[in-house]
Amino acid sequence: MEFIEYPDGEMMMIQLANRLAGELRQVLSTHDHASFAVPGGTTPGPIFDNLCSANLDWARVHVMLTDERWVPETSERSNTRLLRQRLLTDRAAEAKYVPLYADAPTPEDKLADLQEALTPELPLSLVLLGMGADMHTASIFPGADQLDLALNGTDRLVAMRAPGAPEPRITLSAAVLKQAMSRHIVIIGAEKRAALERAATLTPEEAPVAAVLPGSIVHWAES
Ligand SMILES: O=C(O)[C@H](O)[C@@H](O)[C@H](O)[C@H](O)COP(=O)(O)O
Repeated sequence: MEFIEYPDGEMMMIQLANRLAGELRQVLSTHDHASFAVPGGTTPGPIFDNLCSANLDWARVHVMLTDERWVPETSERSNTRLLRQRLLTDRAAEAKYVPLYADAPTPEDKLADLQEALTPELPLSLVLLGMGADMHTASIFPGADQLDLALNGTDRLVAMRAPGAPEPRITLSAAVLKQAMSRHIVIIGAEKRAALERAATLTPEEAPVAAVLPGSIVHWAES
């Protein structure tokens, strides 16, 4: 794992967006398309604000989430909503979006269809992940009902329910995240830095982010 510390969050968001754009350009120079997975939650918005205007061939970029909350796009909690507002806009409006949500009561109803649509995108070219203070990443939460499947199974997508998550989730599995050609993790604040350092000493069952730390580049700023 590589750890990069930035003087402040704003600089981190700009530099990380530039780095992601550079990696996408590089993938596009040798492949017909790039598959790019990004997190939802509160941290990545400013990265998306910087990245959406990057000058690259967005029509050949396939964007997806690392995980989605099982709520319709009209909900404030929808990660798709965040992406449409802040990433899939400006030049990046040209990108192809590969959803992890479909209108149905539970993720299990649509799991097979969503998994089929995801398959041609694998292995992912580039993944950006967030992390919670409880050491979850994507929606692979400690104590989740399908933790073992998400960490150790071969399924590409897993439906999850977890004590720390108010609604059902759907998440890329650790197998998919670990296969990605390039992987970045972005975190802000002293609490998350301490959690990450602790995760490095724990098992993935205790600290799911530990499953994807080897080979990842972690980007951190205090605030
Ligand atoms: O849907 C989500 O919540 C995310 O994809 C999730 O994995 C997120 O990256 C972490 O929970 C960190 O969230 P914050 O950035 O809001 O702290």
